[in-house]
Amino acid sequence: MTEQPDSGEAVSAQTFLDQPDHASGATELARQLRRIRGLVSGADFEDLSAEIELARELADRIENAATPHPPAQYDSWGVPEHIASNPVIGSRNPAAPPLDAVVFPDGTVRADLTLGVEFQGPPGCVHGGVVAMLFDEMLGLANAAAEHIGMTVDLQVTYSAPTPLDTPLRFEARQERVDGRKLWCAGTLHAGDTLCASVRGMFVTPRWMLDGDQSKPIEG
Ligand SMILES: CCCCCCCCCC(=O)SCCNC(=O)CCNC(=O)[C@H](O)C(C)(C)COP(=O)(O)OP(=O)(O)OC[C@H]1O[C@@H](n2cnc3c(N)ncnc32)[C@H](O)[C@@H]1OP(=O)(O)O
Repeated sequence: MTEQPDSGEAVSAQTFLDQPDHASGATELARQLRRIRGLVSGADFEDLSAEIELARELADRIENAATPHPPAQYDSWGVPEHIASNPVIGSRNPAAPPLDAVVFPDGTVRADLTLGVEFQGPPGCVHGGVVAMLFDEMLGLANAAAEHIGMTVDLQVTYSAPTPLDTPLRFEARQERVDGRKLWCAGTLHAGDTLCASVRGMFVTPRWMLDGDQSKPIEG
């Protein structure tokens, strides 16, 4: 449970997606790979030849142990194996920050996170494309919270101030309007009191989803 400090009153929030650690250890493996990701992209080293050998052996071992799950086999939104691979929220995707969202009773979805050097665009700042990607996911989660999901057809990001690395960030999003299959959402990104970026997005529930697929589980 999380408190919503900006509201002036304590409002409890629920964790949006429950992603328990995978029994295989894949979630913990992703955590360790994220540590490596940040270190390799943001540090200098004298000689990594021994570590390269170790990494190559690790990659070979994982490849041998893996039963691949080709993209064509994913056909449901929001089921655990679908969420796990997501590049923004996927607990088993080492490329994901990962963004961990909560939802408030009014439908606002919020995520607090800090992005490291592996997300750098301008020196010391978060890459604008990363901001857009996180916004897209936040708006998608706001749609899921409103139990009316769709695919992005338009995403307009306004960058108002540089988004700093290694600084607590707050993303907020909510669904604002629905007209049939068309959904509109908005969101903001703050670093402390500074508005770094805002977003407006339009989503469309695909025709094929109305044929029953939307009933497939979206956790939250
Ligand atoms: C818990 C897990 C949460 C996961 C969250 C995931 C968030 C991530 C979201 C994404 O990244 S989605 C990936 C990026 N988006 C896409 O790949 C979408 C590509 N577009 C499509 O596949 C189709 O356009 C789409 C399936 C969305 C809609 O096709 P349809 O054939 O079902 O709808 P149609 O083309 O008839 O359009 C429906 C209405 O939307 C309108 N529309 C469509 N695209 C528009 C657009 N770009 N701008 C404005 N209006 C648009 C269209 O004019 C029409 O309006 P009317 O009903 O009034 O005639």
